[in-house]
Parts: sequence; structure tokens; C-alpha cells
Amino acid sequence: MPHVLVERLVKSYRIAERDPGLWGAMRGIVHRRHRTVEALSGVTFSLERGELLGLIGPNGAGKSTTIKILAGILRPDGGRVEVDGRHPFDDRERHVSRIGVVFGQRTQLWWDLPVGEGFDLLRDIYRVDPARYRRTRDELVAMLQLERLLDQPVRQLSLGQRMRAEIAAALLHEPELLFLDEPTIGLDAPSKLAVRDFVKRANRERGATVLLTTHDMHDIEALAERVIIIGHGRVLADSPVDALRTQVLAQRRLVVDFDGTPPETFDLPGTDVVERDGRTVVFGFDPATSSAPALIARLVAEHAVADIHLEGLSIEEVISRFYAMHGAGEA
Ligand SMILES: Nc1ncnc2c1ncn2[C@@H]1O[C@H](COP(=O)(O)OP(=O)(O)OP(=O)(O)O)[C@@H](O)[C@H]1O
Repeated sequence: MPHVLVERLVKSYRIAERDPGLWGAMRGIVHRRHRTVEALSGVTFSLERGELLGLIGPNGAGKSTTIKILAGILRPDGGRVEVDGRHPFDDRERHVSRIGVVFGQRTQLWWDLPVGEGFDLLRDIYRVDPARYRRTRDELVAMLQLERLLDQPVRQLSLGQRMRAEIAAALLHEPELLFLDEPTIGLDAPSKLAVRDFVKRANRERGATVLLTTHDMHDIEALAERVIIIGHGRVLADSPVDALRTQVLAQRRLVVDFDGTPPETFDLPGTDVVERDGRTVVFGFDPATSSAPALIARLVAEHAVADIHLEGLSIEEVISRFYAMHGAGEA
């Protein structure tokens, strides 16, 4: 039985519409018009215990809605959602004590309370055994470097400091499942690295199952082995990150710096010149049919070569090509 099971999940929102201007607002009081937005139209996936899955997709694709349903915040309109056999919305009370949630754009701490007092409140809410709480809190405080922030009200924290405090808050009750909705949004490079490092450790060392949404492909590159691409409320791809690369483009690139002006044409079967810039030529080839060592040997034997290296597509390029292939721009 998977840790998380999502089958044909459906969710729509009803939005009140009104005509512009004062007259429109007044008409709206009498004749309310509504529009339905289909946020999820049949999302299916599952997660095994201890997996770290990246959920990505353009704005409005349905990522946050999926997390809110899995966290028991929203009730789905249809389909099946089970976490460890629990129904997140119906078993909310039992469910929240087993999960940790971080929404990058919202705080679960108390704005005016010092961080440490917020942690103590969460201990009471989750009814964590005091000795166990002290041990976990001290460990999290040390790992996330929160010592000097414990006495500061949350509103005084920088975004990076707050995010570290949020992550600690989500882990105080030692959840086995972690939902992270854009945990690195707006963070500077060192804070992003600290958050990534910590998420990786929570997954590897504590064995936490992690579902992460992000728009930062470096998060995916650094953390996830598997990604789900969601678009228009549907799963467009569910695949190991590496397999996605070959699925999108069965091409690798060989970047060659020539010692002098490169020739106009090359006699290299199975390769294309995909880019030229001064002394640098980038060749594209399919690794299934052309061998990189043979190609390199031939280039070096026939030309004066100063430097040579192989290049794959960045995950960022892979995803944008994927959206282009599936017509899945902003939903
Ligand atoms: N509370 C709400 N009321 C009405 N519509 C909503 C609400 N929340 C989300 N939606 C709509 O549902 C769709 C999916 O939104 P969702 O927030 O799940 O997307 P997302 O993939 O998380 O997007 P983003 O990357 O921009 O955060 C969008 O069309 C959005 O406008």
C-alpha cells in the first residue's frame, strides 16, 4: 500500500463574477453570477514511503490545490485520496498530527509571538511528549541555526529566517509526511541551499516522505529523483528526472573549442551543428546511435582541438520544452 494515494482527483472552485463599475457591483448584489474554475480534473499518482517527489507546473496548474487536499484543508469534489489509509479531510484531526506542511507564502507561526513561544504552542497543539519535544526542538534549532531567533517575534524575521523557522515548526511533531509548497520562494541563494540541504536530510536521515512544489528547477535538480508535471489540472508526466530528459529530447551535446577557426562543414555522421560562436561549435547527437568516445576521437584526430566537453539539457530547458510540446503554458 503506497504512503499517499491519489486517484482521479477532481476539484473545482465557484467564483462570483460581477460587471465592472458601481452599477455592476449593485447588479451583482441582486443577480449573482458564478463561474466555475476546474482546478483539478482527474489527477492520479501515488507516493511510496520515503520518496521525495517534485510536483511542478505553470501558474494555476493545480499544485497548491493538490497539496491543500492532501493536507486535509480542502475537501475534494471527486476521486480518491488516502494517506496511510486515512482520508485527509474526513480524518482531519488524526491526519494533521502525522503530517507537516509548509506554505512558502503563508506562516503557520504566530506573527507577534517570539519564535520559541510559537514552537511551544505547537507542542501543546500536537500534544508532543515534553521530553521528546525538547530533543526534537533542540536538534532542529541547531540544524537550522535558529538559536538567535528564538526570542524574536516572527514579524521581525527576514524571509529566509522565517522560512527556516517555518520548516522547524512543521517538523516539531516528527511527521512522517511533509508537504512543502514552494519552500524556497523569494529566498536568497544561501537560504535556498540551507533549505534544500535540510529537506534532503529530513528525507534521507529521518525517512520522511516529501512532496514538494516549486518553480525553481534547481530545487528539482538538487532534491527530486522523480517529478510529476501537472498542467490544466491533469498529470502530464510522472517520471524519474533523468528519464524526462530523454523523453523530451534524445539528444546530447558536445561542445568543442577549436584551436583556430573551425571548418565550415564537418564529416561526422549522426551529428548536427546546433550552435556556433567564434571558435566554439556545439554538436548535437543521439547517444543511442552515436558513441561519444568515437565522436571525440574522430574530432581530435582530424582537427586541432583546444577543449571539449559533453553537455546535457538543464532541467529548466527540459521543462520548458515539455510545456511547449504539450501546449501547457499558464493555466
Ligand atoms: N480559493 C480559490 N478560489 C477560486 N479559485 C481558485 C482558488 N484557489 C485556486 N483557484 C484556481 O484554481 C486553479 C488552480 O490553482 P492552484 O493554486 O492550485 O495552482 P498552482 O499550480 O498552485 O499555481 P501557482 O504556481 O500559481 O501557485 C487556478 O485557476 C486558480 O485560479
